[in-house]
Amino acid sequence: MMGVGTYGYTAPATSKSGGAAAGYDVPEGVEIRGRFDEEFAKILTKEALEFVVELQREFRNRIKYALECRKEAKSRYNEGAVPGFDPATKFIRETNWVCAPVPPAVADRRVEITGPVERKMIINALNSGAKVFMADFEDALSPTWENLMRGQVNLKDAVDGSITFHDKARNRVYKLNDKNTAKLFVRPRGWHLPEAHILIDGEPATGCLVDFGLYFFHNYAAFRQTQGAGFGPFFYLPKMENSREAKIWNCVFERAEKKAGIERGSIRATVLIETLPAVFQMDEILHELRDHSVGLNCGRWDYIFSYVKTFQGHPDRLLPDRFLVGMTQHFMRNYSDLLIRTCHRRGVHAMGGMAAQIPIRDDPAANEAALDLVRKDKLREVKAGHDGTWAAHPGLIPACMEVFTNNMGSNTPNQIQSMRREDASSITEEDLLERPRGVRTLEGLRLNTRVGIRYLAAWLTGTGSVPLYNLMEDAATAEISRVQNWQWIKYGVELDGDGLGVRVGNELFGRVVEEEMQRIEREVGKEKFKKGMYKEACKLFTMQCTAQTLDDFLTLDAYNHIVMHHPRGSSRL
Ligand SMILES: CC(=O)SCCNC(=O)CCNC(=O)[C@H](O)C(C)(C)COP(=O)(O)OP(=O)(O)OC[C@H]1O[C@@H](n2cnc3c(N)ncnc32)[C@H](O)[C@@H]1OP(=O)(O)O
Ligand SMILES: O=CC(=O)O
Ligand SMILES: [Mg+2]
Repeated sequence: MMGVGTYGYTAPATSKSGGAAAGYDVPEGVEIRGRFDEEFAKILTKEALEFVVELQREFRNRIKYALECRKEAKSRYNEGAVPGFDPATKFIRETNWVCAPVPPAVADRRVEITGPVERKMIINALNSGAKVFMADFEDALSPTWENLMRGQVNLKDAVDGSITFHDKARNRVYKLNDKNTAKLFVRPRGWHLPEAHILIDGEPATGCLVDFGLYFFHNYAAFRQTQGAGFGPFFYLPKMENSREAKIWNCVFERAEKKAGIERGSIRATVLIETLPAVFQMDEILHELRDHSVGLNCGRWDYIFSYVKTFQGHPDRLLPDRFLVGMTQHFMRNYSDLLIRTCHRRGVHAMGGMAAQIPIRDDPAANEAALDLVRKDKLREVKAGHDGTWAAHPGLIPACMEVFTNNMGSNTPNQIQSMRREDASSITEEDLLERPRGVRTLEGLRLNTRVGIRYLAAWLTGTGSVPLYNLMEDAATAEISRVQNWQWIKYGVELDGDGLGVRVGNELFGRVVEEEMQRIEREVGKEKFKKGMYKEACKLFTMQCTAQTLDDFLTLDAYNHIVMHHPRGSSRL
């Protein structure tokens, strides 16, 4: 058992010697470089940190190897290769096997709301009427020390039911409904992100092991009682590229279950298929996680980002304007269809993705048009066979729920048995790789630039999801803006959609940046512009768009700007 004081091994007597921060009681080899806070100390207990350390020590070499393999695959793609199905794992794709049965608590996932692990939003999301709430340490969160630690505090309070929030300005108190709250899934960061405020044996911890480890340690027992009906906790796993990465997660889960003394297969996870290489590994990923799986999800925004990233060395596969790359493009439709077929064949949920539209409060006609786009997207998903979908905002839940309920057949919590999609077995590698069609415009370049800079400015000040031009923007959507600009500049593409016949290059991009910064200043106002991080964001974004080689992630370089180390021995501010 763990989390209740009887956990595993005894820390060495010198346990304080490893930590620089006097306020946190840390195990040997651990140094906390983030601000001390009494609330955070309830999360960063010695026992919880010991669990994270165990995970880090056991899995760090495998994680490093998996990230090296990503680099090796990237070199191959840069030299002209394209991703495809792996002949070595044909038997996994072609034999009949199924994942462990879906836990009854999450059989019905028609609508899932997502959002950062922010206190008020957690309460609103759990009360929203959605079946599931995915609490996000990833695309929707800027991983500052404060956000991460407060997020852990918030989730602990949410799981034990005590979470409240007092909005002083509106004198409104938020608390959880007595019943019918959404089931909680937690999305840790991707494998690539370090946690620079926690050093283990002198190296930054792996971000996702910190997110997973702390959350699991503090919440597994209460969660299984109150939410999971004997199962759980539940997770979403982002940005994987290969089943070897899923295998690591499976081992992490087994390790956690063993330590906690809970049944193997208690923890369940839905993997986001949101990289191009991963679409060729869906069976393999489910197979690795077959005792811990509860489906796959179409992470459409990162998937588009990954298409550009994977084909960064392929000038014959450039993207059209961002808004033209939707789910009806051939490669996107086939990705969603194959995901449905794969999941249903293996007995688990095939989750749809996020429509970017959000409610538009001050314009009823525009609001109705946005809702209509969401409804159409959800209708396409449910008819294709998805078992549920994502909503970015509580205001979208009734519309999404109605579409799924009306089109899924009555008395059935999902379509796992009824929508086998055998027709999708004929989907080929070419179908999954087909270049998206459409034109490129100067307005497309401008919009990417404006959105990229505005998003990054928010991220640098601690906000990871923002409404911009009536759409939800997060790290995944911002990545599309960045890599698309990079691609267009790198290959000097012709803007063929507005009759200008101009080619994109550094000079044109420089002018666009200057003009869009002026526009941003007008839009947000001089004062906010001056106080905000727009200039820093502009510098970072411009550097990344014009770099000779494409950075793997926007947030890796940007992360250096939000790390706030607290000096050795003086962790109390
Ligand atoms: C590509 C991907 O990975 S998608 C998944 C990751 N992205 C996300 O999760 C984005 C989630 N959505 C959001 O963060 C927000 O909806 C935004 C930033 C897009 C818009 O936020 P806002 O402009 O603040 O929304 P708005 O002002 O309309 O909010 C109205 C109310 O709804 C709440 N709300 C809005 N979105 C959410 C949400 N996702 N979860 C819970 N509550 C929410 C607000 O807290 C607010 O509550 P209040 O009335 O009690 O004060
Ligand atoms: O995480 C979801 C995505 O679309 O990216
Ligand atoms: Mg994503």
